[in-house]
Amino acid sequence: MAVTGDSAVFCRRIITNGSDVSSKNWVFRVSANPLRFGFNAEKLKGSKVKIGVRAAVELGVSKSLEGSLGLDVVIEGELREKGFLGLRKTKLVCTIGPACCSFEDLERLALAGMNVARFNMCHNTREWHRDVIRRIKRLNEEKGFCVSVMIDTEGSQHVIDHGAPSSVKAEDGSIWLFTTEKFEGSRPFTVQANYEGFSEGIVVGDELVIDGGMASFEVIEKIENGLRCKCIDPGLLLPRAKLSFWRNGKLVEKNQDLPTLSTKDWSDIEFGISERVDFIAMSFVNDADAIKQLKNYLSAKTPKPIRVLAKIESLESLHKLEEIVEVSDGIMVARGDLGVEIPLEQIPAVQQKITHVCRQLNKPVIVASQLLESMIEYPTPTRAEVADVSEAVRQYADALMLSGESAIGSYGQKALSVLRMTSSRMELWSREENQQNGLQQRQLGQSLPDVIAEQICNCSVEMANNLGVDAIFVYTKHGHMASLLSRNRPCPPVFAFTNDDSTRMAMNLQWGVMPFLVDLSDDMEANISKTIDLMKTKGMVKEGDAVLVVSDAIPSCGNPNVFQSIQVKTIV
Ligand SMILES: Nc1ncnc2c1ncn2[C@@H]1O[C@H](COP(=O)(O)OP(=O)(O)O)[C@@H](O)[C@H]1O
Ligand SMILES: C=C(OP(=O)(O)O)C(=O)O
Ligand SMILES: [K+]
Ligand SMILES: [Mg+2]
Repeated sequence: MAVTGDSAVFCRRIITNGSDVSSKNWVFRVSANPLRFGFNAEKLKGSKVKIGVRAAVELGVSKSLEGSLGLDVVIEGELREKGFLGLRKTKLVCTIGPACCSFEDLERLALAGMNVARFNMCHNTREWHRDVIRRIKRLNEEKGFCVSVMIDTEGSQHVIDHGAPSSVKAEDGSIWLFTTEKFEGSRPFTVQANYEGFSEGIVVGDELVIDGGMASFEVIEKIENGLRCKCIDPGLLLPRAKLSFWRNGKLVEKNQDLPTLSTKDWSDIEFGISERVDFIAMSFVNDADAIKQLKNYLSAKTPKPIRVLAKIESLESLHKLEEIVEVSDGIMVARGDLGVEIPLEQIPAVQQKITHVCRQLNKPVIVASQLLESMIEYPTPTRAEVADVSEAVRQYADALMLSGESAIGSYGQKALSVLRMTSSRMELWSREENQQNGLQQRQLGQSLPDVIAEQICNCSVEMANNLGVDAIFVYTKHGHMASLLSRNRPCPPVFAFTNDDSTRMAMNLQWGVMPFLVDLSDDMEANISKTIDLMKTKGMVKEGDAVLVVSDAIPSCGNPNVFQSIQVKTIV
């Protein structure tokens, strides 16, 4: 039974994994055309059936819907081993690079708790990214992990390069030429800027700062194609360094003329769509329009929702923080480039502000860059790094990210363990200190149903904390109810049941939410008893466990009533 597509996937497993498919007509959705097949399971048992890529993904969902909970194997294992309160709430993102890209490396990261794999499109070839993304998908499919895939756009950046393969030292008082002239190789005391007009608007006396403080220069003369500068703060110039200009202690903003999405970014986005990634993180977002543009494009282009994250890494984006957060599906505090545009000592306060705004506006937030930088080279972190990670967890960031530590470092897996242990420890401490309820929630909803959903979630968390239940169960189509619960940072974990695979993958970035992929019907009571039975059979809940169940379902049978409820159930 060959369907379209060139990738071979075998559906033998769905037939032999114990599910009864004999009486079903399976619908394989290929692009917009549903193809309906009826087949006899007995006849097919053990035979290899070739189907297309898209059909395979749909089939992956169908497979999970039959008698399975579609919960990540690592979370399942932790639940059995450590119980409900032992589940880590803070999510972990790893940048994938040459040091961790084999199937075995990726499996080790998944086992060590990676929730999201990030692909930085600045580096390496598209073929490399394609192969490694497919490895992650295969890992999920074959080994029962649930690792989401994020691509991170290159964006348009102002960079300079001295042309030498490694770093070059700039001595105090030395005179350097920064030029847009193109030449091969390197010339002494000469640095190439990658864009015309880099010196436009710059005046003699301005300060040119490399990589947020690696070295600084004073502009002493404007010349054709560039600037002559004197080093006033000696240091290192790395290949492809970033630069910023300062006047009277203030940044001279020069990013506005660059497009947020370059031609290369658009083709990377096409690539992301075709590889069915879960998240696209957009670099150097300056306002809400860029995010809206991409979201509109994606919703017209692909039926599978892809979540769009805005990276906050420019001064401009800080001025427009709220409008950006409102239209995005999540935020990354990209401290690397942010540190080029604002003084480093301001970063901790800015991080705190961004995480706060994201929580208020109910958007997941990732704290990124240099969390465990020293572990690129050393097998143990500095105490200061552990303190930085702990602070992000204390602020209730949804997720923490590794960059070079996993992409090129020798101790990526160990770095991930440090994130895992540190976040678990800090979460426990926060719980013991009873700091959970610190935040006064701003009302988000405009319509009555939205306000009701929000109130139900706020009250549910308060009840769950007060009653000391073991877990909160929520049934959610797009993940909205789950996010409203997560926003309240409850003590018990939120088990979020959805029948939408893209929702499940998106919930991987949400604090304290454990995503499940299950078959859901319009009968909410049946959904609840079915999932509880299934979890009991699998030993994930047991007699005496107490769960608080939140449901919000709009019956599709023409009944306009919204059925919402909070129930507390003791497993019998
Ligand atoms: N896909 C990749 N292929 C090769 N090297 C990579 C890849 N992704 C990341 N790296 C390396 O890891 C380093 C840290 O990653 P990241 O912080 O994402 O990038 P950047 O340093 O460009 O901001 C990069 O500087 C680069 O050397
Ligand atoms: C995460 C960041 O972006 P990138 O690694 O793509 O520069 C950052 O600047 O901190
Ligand atoms: K990037
Ligand atoms: Mg950046």
